[in-house]
Amino acid sequence: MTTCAAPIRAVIVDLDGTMLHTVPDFELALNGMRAELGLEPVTQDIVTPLVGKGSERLIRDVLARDFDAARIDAVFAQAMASYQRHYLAINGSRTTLFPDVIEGLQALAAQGLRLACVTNKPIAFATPLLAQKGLAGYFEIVYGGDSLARKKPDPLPLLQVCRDVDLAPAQVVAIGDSSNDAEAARAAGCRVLTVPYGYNHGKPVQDIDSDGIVDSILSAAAWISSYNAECMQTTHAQANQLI
Ligand SMILES: O=C(O)COP(=O)(O)O
Ligand SMILES: [Mg+2]
Repeated sequence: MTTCAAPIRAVIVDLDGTMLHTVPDFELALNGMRAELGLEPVTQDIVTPLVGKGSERLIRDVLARDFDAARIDAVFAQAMASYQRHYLAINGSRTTLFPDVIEGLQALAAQGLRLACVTNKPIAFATPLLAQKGLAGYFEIVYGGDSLARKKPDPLPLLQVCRDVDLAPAQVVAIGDSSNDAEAARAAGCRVLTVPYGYNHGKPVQDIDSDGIVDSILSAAAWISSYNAECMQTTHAQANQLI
């Protein structure tokens, strides 16, 4: 357990690869776009490591399998419009919840923690998806990849949440599946926990600079509970030394 800096009071939860297994939706929407461009479909194995850095990057990466940079620039606007149309049409239809997500969010809320969702997914995709999967009610704040001037791994969205809830970054923990989430959290000065079942750009989660790997959001809730209990003990011990 990481030494306590300050009790955790708020949690920022990532969406794709952390709460929801969205790769099947990405596959469907990207292949709809590729078909319109006359390209062969790609498989989920190809799509999975490309998820997590927002739509622009995803489209460029998936087109880079067939097109050079100049060709990608030439078709980009058409590709993006096509992808968005396909994604909005199928959003959530093949997406599933990872185990213990609802139980984990309930456990976090039961600890009195304030909850925000920060995703690189465009907000027009994220909002209906959270509602459709029964997750929207848990979050008082939701930021998508296009909600603010910069997205993860930039710390800006996490720092904005800290300001929104009026807490210091050390009182906030981010839970995510990728180095993108951890880099943003470290740069913001937040704690960070990593779930091992997500996407992480095809790299091992053990390589992520994180305060801990937790099996699920429910395990993250247990981690925060012990962290805060240890924090209370340290504060009491320090207070007793002063007496
Ligand atoms: O890149 C995306 O579309 C989503 O990524 P995230 O929810 O893991 O931030
Ligand atoms: Mg993610």
